Amino acid sequence: MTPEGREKYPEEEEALAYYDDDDLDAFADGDASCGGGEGEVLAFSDSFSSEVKPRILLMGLRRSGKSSIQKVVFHKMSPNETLFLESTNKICREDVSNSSFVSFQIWDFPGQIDFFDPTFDYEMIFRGTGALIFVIDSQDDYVEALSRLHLTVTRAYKVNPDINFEVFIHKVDGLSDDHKIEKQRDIHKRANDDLADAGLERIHLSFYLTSIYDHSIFEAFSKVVQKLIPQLPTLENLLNIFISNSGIEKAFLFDVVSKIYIATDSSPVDMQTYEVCCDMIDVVIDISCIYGLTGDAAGSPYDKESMAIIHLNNTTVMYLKEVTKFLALVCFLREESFERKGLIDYNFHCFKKAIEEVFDVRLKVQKSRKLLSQRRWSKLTTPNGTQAQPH
Ligand SMILES: Nc1nc2c(ncn2[C@@H]2O[C@H](COP(=O)(O)OP(=O)(O)OP(=O)(O)O)[C@@H](O)[C@H]2O)c(=O)[nH]1
Repeated sequence: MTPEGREKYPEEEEALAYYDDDDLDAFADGDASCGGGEGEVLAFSDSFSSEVKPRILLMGLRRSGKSSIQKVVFHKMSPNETLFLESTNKICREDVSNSSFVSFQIWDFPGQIDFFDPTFDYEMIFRGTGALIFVIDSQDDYVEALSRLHLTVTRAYKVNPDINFEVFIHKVDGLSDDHKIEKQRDIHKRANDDLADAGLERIHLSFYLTSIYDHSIFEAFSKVVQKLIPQLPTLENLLNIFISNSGIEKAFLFDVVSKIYIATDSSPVDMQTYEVCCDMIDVVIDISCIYGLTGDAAGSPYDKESMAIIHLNNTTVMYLKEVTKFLALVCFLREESFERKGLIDYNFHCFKKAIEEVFDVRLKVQKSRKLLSQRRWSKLTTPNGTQAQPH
């Protein structure tokens, strides 16, 4: 596994098999790709529209923090290092394939997109988009950002009404709690008023207060990604059944590499609990790197044997166990419930089996979708191998 965990999966390789070489280069080993010249970059080949992975777009004004978010969440960059990031002047695409559940492309856009530029094929881009994250710098005057948000959302909605519109009110680390709430209320009101004035109240915007200097950015990304997992209700049900049978108070299913939680039970999530879970994953991976690796190059700090139990000093126990190659279950429970560890282990075994089945079904669905889109794509290809213009 690479440090970012973007190992190429067999199904991913298959999924890429029908792209032309240039497109393949863009995705090779999950490398981020920022295309060549401006015109070239903005005029994409429409072959991307046949991609089966959902696309997440990161948009917003210059210096709002888009690239920093991507680097901190998916590249483990430390927040302070983002001070040295250069401005993005081309669209950067990255394939994130940590697991079958966390599998999407992120497109980081330069600050100023000109929707009237004929080389910017925004229809093609929005058509294959699952989520559009619009980043607003809360430490700056946000009047311009709000009008940009309105323009972007209305354009995108016209092309694809199924996009999830997610607004990150970003860089809130510099604000007091009262100030944060006040900003969120004001931005929420103005953005929705603009939509109402345009007769577009049906467009739903979700708002998140985020910062790369704490876990809020991971939590917000978790929620964005969860909405793109069609099996989410099943995963949540399985977690509910598991915790109620085992006397567990809270459980998260984590993507270990990104520390995005892809599902949790139906009880509310509080930020502190989420942060402690992230810390526990870090501790497990760090200790495993120091003491757990066999010296064999193929060894991974996270494998089938990975598990940890931490007794906190408030009679709470934390329990982490490997579910799949990239997923971990992290739970909170009382000391007295932990005395029935045998029962918890047995229930965990059943839970893990069920997750594997959901995973298999997801793979099958992805494969058949891919076959379908391959067929659709080959229909668009003329007999001499050139591509017909998609309608
Ligand atoms: N205080 C604070 N600063 C942040 C945060 N996120 C990003 N920044 C800073 O904001 C500045 C701009 O970040 P970038 O990630 O380059 O912004 P961008 O939106 O990608 O900028 P363009 O590429 O020009 O569109 C950098 O100096 C970051 O360190 C945050 O959560 N809090």
